[in-house]
Amino acid sequence: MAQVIQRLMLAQTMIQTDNHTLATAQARRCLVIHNPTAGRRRKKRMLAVVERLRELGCTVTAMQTTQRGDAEAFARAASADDYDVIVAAGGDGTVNEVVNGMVAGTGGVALAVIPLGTANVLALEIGLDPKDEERIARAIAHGPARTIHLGVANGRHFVLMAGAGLDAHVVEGVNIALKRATGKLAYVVESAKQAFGYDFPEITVRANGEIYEGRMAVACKGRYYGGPFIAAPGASLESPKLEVCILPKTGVAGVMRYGLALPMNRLSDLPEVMVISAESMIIQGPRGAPLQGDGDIVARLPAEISIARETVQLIVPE
Ligand SMILES: Nc1ncnc2c1ncn2[C@@H]1O[C@H](COP(=O)(O)OP(=O)(O)OP(=O)(O)O)[C@@H](O)[C@H]1O
Repeated sequence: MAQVIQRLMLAQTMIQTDNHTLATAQARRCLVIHNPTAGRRRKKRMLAVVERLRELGCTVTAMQTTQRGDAEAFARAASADDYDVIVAAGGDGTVNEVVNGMVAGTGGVALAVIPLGTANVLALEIGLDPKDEERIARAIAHGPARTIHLGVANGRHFVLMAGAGLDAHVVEGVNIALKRATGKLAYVVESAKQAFGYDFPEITVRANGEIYEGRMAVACKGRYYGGPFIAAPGASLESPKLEVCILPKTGVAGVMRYGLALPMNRLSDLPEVMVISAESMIIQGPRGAPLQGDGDIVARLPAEISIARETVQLIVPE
């Protein structure tokens, strides 16, 4: 860890003093792990960023996934002897895989992102516009590193959030073809479908010696949820705490209420919504019900969720 910070700081100093020296001598060695199925197949954007990284003096090795699990395996095998930065080129699910590979690997490598997904919540958290190729490349090449804390749910790490209840069922049920064709609209369609068929079983959160009851619970590491929508205003990637949103309402009325409050950034202001801060918790509900982490199903209930021992160095824009 100290080694990676030192190396990144050195690169940082070099750029402030002498751009040319950084481009030739202190350029970051990047492993780009690309999920070609993420988002609406934005390969052009990925290639443009890679080209710019090379112009900025970085060495770039690109690997493409062919199936779920590849990104994790590639990241696990990446050593600090060969790379300074692993760049997750995909959506938040790809970032999640890369991070799980990094924490299982030898360490000493930082994380960066080329956001190509549907929601790109991590990019939003660090103020990176997915369309701004120049800024993405500059961040990867020269950006500072921040230490971020991860969550872990039943042994699986997550960067942004882990949720149980309707949202996990929506993630599990969303039509992938529709998601590729329409992006976020597919989640709206699936939420509407689920609102009529889902029976909203009770979800309990045991944390800080208390038991909280609701119908949906989301343990947030980041502030944003599903897009540029703030669900947990007090959450921070850099904080070793989880902010847990517990939503009690059921049925179509509840889904509409929360579905309207979220884009207005008013979710946590609703009187019945509880937001608690915790380092660890147990989320219970129907045994085997899905738990989504960073937008993919990562575990089943009951879920033990806590702040992970491991941290990650995340490259952010200057
Ligand atoms: N080559 C591949 N073929 C099929 N699935 C893949 C491949 N590579 C990665 N995956 C899986 O694709 C899933 C979705 O990826 P990702 O989340 O990055 O994109 P997205 O769903 O379009 O974006 P977002 O999370 O922003 O909605 C992840 O679960 C990942 O494990």
